[in-house]
Amino acid sequence: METVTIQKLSKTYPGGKEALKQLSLSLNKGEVFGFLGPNGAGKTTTVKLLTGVLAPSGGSCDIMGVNPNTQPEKAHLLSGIVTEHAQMYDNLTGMGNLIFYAAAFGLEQKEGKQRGESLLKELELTEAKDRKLATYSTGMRQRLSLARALLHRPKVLFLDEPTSGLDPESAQNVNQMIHNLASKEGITVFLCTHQLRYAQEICTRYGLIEHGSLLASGTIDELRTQAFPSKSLRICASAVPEKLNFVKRRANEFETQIQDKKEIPDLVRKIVEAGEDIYSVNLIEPSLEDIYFALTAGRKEDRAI
Ligand SMILES: Nc1ncnc2c1ncn2[C@@H]1O[C@H](COP(=O)(O)OP(=O)(O)OP(=O)(O)O)[C@@H](O)[C@H]1O
Repeated sequence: METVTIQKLSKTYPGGKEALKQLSLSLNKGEVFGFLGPNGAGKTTTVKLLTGVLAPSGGSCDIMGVNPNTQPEKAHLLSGIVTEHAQMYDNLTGMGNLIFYAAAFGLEQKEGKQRGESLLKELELTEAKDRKLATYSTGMRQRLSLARALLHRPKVLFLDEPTSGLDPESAQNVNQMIHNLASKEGITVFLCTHQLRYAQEICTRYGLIEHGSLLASGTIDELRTQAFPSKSLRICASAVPEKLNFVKRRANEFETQIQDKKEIPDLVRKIVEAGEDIYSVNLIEPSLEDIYFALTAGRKEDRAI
């Protein structure tokens, strides 16, 4: 089921900057969609259009059939948002902030308090709940902001660099929570990030954006095939017959390029039949970071032609 639909969405800011050029995308229920791109690519602009903060210059978008531009209140009830610099009330406690925002979302006081307590626990903020926000670290603020975004049980969660101020342990904790929200509760997550390693841990699909246009989208395997049509196979063995065209990397380590993993058994058989011993066989999978740089570099070469 589609929860977010974007069709030929464009945004030109006053002054003429074309931040988004005919972007088309759709997200399904329970997906964690990683929206990746360099600074200024148009990620935040997309989130602002999807949350009704900005009006599009062309095209359209909707959250479960609701247009955030024409029905912002309805769209806000369906979505939660965490931005890099979340603004909340420094003079209120963590819990006080959540109670305030719960009321703003229309939750009754008792329900808001209960929901706040349980989110604070999940985000490991219970001990700090009665402290004023002014005393919170960046990471604690970021986690409280996530709790605020989840108060009204949104169907779609927009996260703009949610782990940017977090130490590795807190980032892991937030990532685990995002993963659970999507896989167990069916929330659709639209995650804008530069942190490709974290993205690879939790995203189920990706979109790569540059200069306001979508370069590529798909699962990591689809993007891998697009960026690297052949794969590197590394075999550690006593030796490899010359006719198999492996390149020797170091003592007992040989590498070749294959198109498909189905080629592996035949290669292994031929090495064994030649009387050699095999110690290990590894298909080298490029990481999301490798894929990202390969696709963005490919794009730069296209432009240079
Ligand atoms: N209010 C504005 N007026 C004019 N230009 C803007 C405005 N907001 C953003 N831009 C420009 O639009 C482009 C896209 O910006 P956007 O903030 O969407 O990028 P981003 O991908 O989120 O970048 P980052 O990763 O740095 O947050 C940039 O060139 C930016 O300078």
